[in-house]
Amino acid sequence: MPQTPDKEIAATFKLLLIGDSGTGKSSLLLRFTDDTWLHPDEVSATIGVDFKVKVVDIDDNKYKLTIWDTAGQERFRTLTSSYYRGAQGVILVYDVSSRATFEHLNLWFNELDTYSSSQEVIKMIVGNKVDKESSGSREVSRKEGEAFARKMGTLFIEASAKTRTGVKDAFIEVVRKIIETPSLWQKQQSKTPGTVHMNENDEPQGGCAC
Ligand SMILES: Nc1nc2c(ncn2[C@@H]2O[C@H](COP(=O)(O)OP(=O)(O)OP(=O)(O)O)[C@@H](O)[C@H]2O)c(=O)[nH]1
Repeated sequence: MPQTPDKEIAATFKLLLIGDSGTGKSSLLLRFTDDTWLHPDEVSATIGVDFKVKVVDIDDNKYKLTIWDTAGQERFRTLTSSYYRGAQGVILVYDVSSRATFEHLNLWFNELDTYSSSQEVIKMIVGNKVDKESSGSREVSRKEGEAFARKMGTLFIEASAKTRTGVKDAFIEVVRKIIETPSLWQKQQSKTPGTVHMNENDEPQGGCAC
């Protein structure tokens, strides 16, 4: 696919995926960027951090997203503060079929409070693997997820990387909220009108920054 020239990009945003290991962060990212679903045998734990770049169209403007996918496993987490630096949006993922991953969201919020550079950063809680409801594996109800998100003052959606449910909506809703909060990103405007460059990590394609 031809690359979008930077002059057509209205702004560039950094998004971050955090949450327990195995909740489906990498799977959500792959579904959103490539509309791909890997067989569970092909999936491996993230080591350090991966990222992908995607350009999205919202209200006739193009926005470039660099989406960082962090390791859920403590032993694979390094340079944590650098993941958070400059992020305008953070997606906190739990697995609706695992109550423990929902309860651990408090720990992820603590980490976010510790490392995030902005109080205004847009937060979205995603209850992933909602497809598992049909096999009776749900452990966290939608109501509980919604109530927790309300308490924390964040956006909320249930999703399934496997079936696509809610995946695009989750990312696009975060980006819309960032767009509605210009103080989060307008100071990063470059000298060239119509473009925004990130302060750091202005990576062209995606890859591993472990
Ligand atoms: N049924 C179902 N399984 C999923 C879904 N999303 C991910 N999985 C499975 O859950 C497992 C973990 O998925 P990952 O995407 O590697 O999870 P992760 O959060 O990135 O894990 P870490 O990299 O260790 O932090 C894999 O076996 C996936 O196939 C989903 O929506 N539905």
